[in-house]
Formats: sequence, structure tokens, C-alpha cells
Amino acid sequence: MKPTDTDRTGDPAGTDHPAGGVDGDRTGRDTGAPRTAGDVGGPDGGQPGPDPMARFDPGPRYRAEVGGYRDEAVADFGGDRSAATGTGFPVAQRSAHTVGPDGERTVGPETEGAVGPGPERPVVAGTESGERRPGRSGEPGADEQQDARAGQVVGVADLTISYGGHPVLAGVTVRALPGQLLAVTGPSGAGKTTLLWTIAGLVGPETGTVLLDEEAVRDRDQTLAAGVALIPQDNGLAAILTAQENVLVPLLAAGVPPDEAAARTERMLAAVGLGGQADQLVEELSGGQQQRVAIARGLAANARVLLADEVTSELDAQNRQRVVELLREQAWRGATVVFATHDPDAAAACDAELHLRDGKGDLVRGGA
Ligand SMILES: Nc1ncnc2c1ncn2[C@@H]1O[C@H](COP(=O)(O)OP(=O)(O)OP(=O)(O)O)[C@@H](O)[C@H]1O
Repeated sequence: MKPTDTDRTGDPAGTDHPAGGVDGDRTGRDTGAPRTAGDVGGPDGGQPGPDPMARFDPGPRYRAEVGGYRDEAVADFGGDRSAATGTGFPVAQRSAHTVGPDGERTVGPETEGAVGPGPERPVVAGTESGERRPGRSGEPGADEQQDARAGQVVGVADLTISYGGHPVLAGVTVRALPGQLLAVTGPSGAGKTTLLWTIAGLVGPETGTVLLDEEAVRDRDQTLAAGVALIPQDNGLAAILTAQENVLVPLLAAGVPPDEAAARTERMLAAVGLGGQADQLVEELSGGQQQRVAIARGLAANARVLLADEVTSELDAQNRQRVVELLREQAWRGATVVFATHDPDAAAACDAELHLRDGKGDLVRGGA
């Protein structure tokens, strides 16, 4: 669990996020000044700051409502295009663990309902060849379509990032390959989210480089266009939309034809065991169910690079295993998957593991 910004800034809304708050510079680094919920701008958050990236968190009510759909969806939903994104779709930033002043409810660990049908095949650790295997979709033409969005090599070299002069990542180097799962582990505060956000273009390197194939990551617009999806740690769902809408709308906004978008939405909600909850408002779902909606949304994007930030933290064992299998299926279709996790079993099911500690990154297993 990430420390909230309450710890750092006294912001009861808890932006809970490396780039959160107006004190961050363009790269999201903290300049050290105190932040408040009112600083963050957006419809309910006071005056917009001078820098879109610096006012990532648009305020509690905004977060709890539609907040933050960007790109084409912005026009339809009245969100703030400048808000940074998770999957590149909805970015309502909300803590799954706190009751904010806006009445966000506390949600506890998921205890009910296992996800859908059991695995058709066991999780296979170590697809070193990057061999592609068919997904479980069965959708005609799906494999061809997915192949067209095969993954990119993520190359992180000598990456250093500090917040307010405090180094979080200090010379981290790692590569993530198409067809493989890279686990990012390490204690709370080690910089896992920061690393994923840097790959997503939401935080800029202080020194070092992040490459997608051969191209340096510049910003989130670029990584969105390149097919990088981020399932954020705090889900980033629009609470007043249904589970189905949270998955469907971003696909439509991204230009996916309606029939295909609807089919993908149905398939992914079923895959995470929420076929029966599709029409339920997100705010009516448990914390674990919300997390699974966010996972479904990320999976439905057919990303070339999928960044999954502690996406099993609210789930019971059976659902955790299922989600790891679903990430594996993303790799089978060719995606590059980077998975930040505290769960040793989940990390062990990945092809490689980068362990972050004291700013350093050690490739403790696998890797290229
Ligand atoms: N915007 C920010 N301003 C100042 N410090 C920040 C900011 N974002 C993150 N940090 C700090 O950077 C460090 C790394 O945070 P990060 O969220 O990347 O860690 P993490 O490994 O993902 O943690 P967790 O496992 O708890 O989610 C922490 O000490 C955190 O407090």
C-alpha cells in the first residue's frame, strides 16, 4: 500500500500518487512545499495550476465522480483533458482505503466471490522465448488484431528520480520484453509506482533514459499513442459510472468500433468474474470488485505495454491467481507486462523480477 499524501502534505484527500499535487514540477517531482486538496485545481479543486501535469489530482468530488476522462472521452464527459491518466482513459484518483471529506467510503479487503471459470491451463512461469500463445478470447480475428499491437521493449537505463531532493530511484536499469512479465518488487516506498509512472511518461527522469523500443519516452500523450496502458494502484475508476461503462467508454473514446468495444468489455468483465455486476455502479462495488473493474479496463485496452500497479492488493487468493493468469495471457498475445507487486507468489509467476530497495534495482531473477 502506498503512503498517502496525507502523510506528506496533510492533504486529507490523499492524492496517493507520485505526481500528485501542485508542488510537483513538470516531471511530477516534489519541490518540497506543502500541498492541500485545494491546490490541485480542476472543477472542484480551485484554480488550475500553471502546469497540467502538476495538478494531477483534480479534487475529491471530481475524483469521486466522472473526473479525468481524457482525449476524446473528455468532450463527452466534461473531464479535464490535462489530468494525467491511468490507462489513458479514466483517471478518477480515489483511495480504496479511506473515507475522504467528500464521503468516499472505506473499502476493505475482498473476501467474496472468486472470479469466473478456473484456468484452462496452469500459469506458466518463464516463457523465456517470448512465445505467443492464443488468448482465451476465441474472438474471430482477435489474434491477428492483437499481433498488430505486439509489445515494445521497455528499456530503463541508469534512471534516477528524486522527490524534494530525496532520491527514490538511483541508477535503476532494467529491460522488459514483449511476451514476458516483469515483476517489480520491493518494500513500501521503494519506488515501484514511480518506476511504472516513469515508463508511462507521467514522471520524467532526472537522469537516465526510458525507451520504448528505440524511442525515448517524453510524456503521457506519446506513451498513450504508443499503446502503453497503466492500471493505477488506486484504480482510477469513475464511481458514478457502472462497471461496464468504466470499461466500455474508454474503448469507444479510443476509437474502437462499438461492437468490438462491447464484446471486449463483456469478455474482460467476465474474465475477472464480474459478468454479473456489469450494470452496477462502481461506488456500489466492494474494493476488490472495483480493483477487478480496473483490471478489466486495462486488459480490454489490448495494450502493447501493460503497467499493472499492485493490481492484486485487494483480492483474495483465488482472484489473485486468476489476475496473474490474465496478465500472463496478455504476455502470450505479445504484450510487455510490468507488474508491481508485494505478493511473492505473484512475483514468482513472472518471468523476471526487479527488486527495488534503497534506490537500487536488482534483477533478482530472469531478465534480458
Ligand atoms: N509526489 C511526491 N512527492 C514527494 N514524495 C513522493 C511523491 N510521490 C512519491 N513520493 C515518495 O517516493 C517514494 C516512492 O514512492 P512510490 O509510491 O513510488 O513507492 P512504492 O514502492 O510504489 O510504494 P508502495 O509499495 O507503498 O505502493 C516514497 O517515499 C514516497 O513517499
